[in-house]
Amino acid sequence: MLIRNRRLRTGEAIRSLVRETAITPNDFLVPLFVVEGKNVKEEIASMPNYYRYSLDLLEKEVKELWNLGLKSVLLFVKVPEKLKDNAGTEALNPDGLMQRAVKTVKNAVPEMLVMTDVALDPYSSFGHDGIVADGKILNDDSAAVLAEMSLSHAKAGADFVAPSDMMDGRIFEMRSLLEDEGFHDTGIMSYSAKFASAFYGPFRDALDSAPVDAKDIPKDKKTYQMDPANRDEAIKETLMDIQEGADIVMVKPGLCYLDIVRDIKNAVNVPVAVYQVSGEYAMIKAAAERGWLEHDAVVLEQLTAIKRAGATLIASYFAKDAVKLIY
Ligand SMILES: NCC(=O)CCC(=O)O
Ligand SMILES: [Mg+2]
Repeated sequence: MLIRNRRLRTGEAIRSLVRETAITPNDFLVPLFVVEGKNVKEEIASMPNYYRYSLDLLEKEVKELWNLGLKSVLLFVKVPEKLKDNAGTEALNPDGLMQRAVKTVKNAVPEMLVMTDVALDPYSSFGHDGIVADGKILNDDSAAVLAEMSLSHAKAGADFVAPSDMMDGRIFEMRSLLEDEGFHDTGIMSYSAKFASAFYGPFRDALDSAPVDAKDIPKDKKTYQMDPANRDEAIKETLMDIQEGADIVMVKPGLCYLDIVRDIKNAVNVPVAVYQVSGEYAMIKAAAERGWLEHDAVVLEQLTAIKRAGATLIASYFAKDAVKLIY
């Protein structure tokens, strides 16, 4: 035998020397959940060790992230029930929770990159990402509100807006409005290939944003999010968003869609984000709690696999755990 592959695996020094993929703090975008109130740090029931923060504690949290080398956050807000409607009215409030959260982060750590979630579901009395009428989600009317929402976030100081809604043409609407209003440097990270996944359950608990069960309200998001069975369509969606002005594209969820991540990585020349979603987080936490999986090893293995598949950056609830494990 002349070729012995195991020579490159004989010890940690040689293994690390020839390792093809490394995860670093630069890879992460940290999702943060924000609530109204003071001194609130609420654990999310289906996401052990993950919290919703009021603005005062958000400030503390982002300082801690920065000190760990985590330089980018993605903000989500839990909107009080009484402010929800079918038009996204509160989403455009210049003094709304998201707009204040952006300012809070920028005040606490000015260099922190702030991305904001753009979709109506946290603001929707029906739990949908767009406006509902006659049992349907209105595409163009929703895209118009989402563009206004992006502008509002940009005015509050967001560096990037991150539309997670999957309406057609919304990147064009957003980019056009941002350009018209002079926000040339506000970036767009598009959730370009977002699948109608069953792995979002814990997130909907976190924000209380699941579709409501009522007459004439679509019970799921399958008319706008993608069919998990489709690969070619993911490429089409992604290429269209790039043409419409997306700076960063995204595949979501992560683990079940790594084949799509690799295809997209090979097809595009913009950064590819991957969202390791709440259900992926919850599965690891639950199995580790029972002693069925080794938490830290599984976390690092999954994150490494996501990066190996082609992710330029990873939105992950494990970001803090991961950077502590790497160093
Ligand atoms: N726009 C964000 C989601 O839809 C869900 C994310 C998650 O499940 O972590
Ligand atoms: Mg699309």
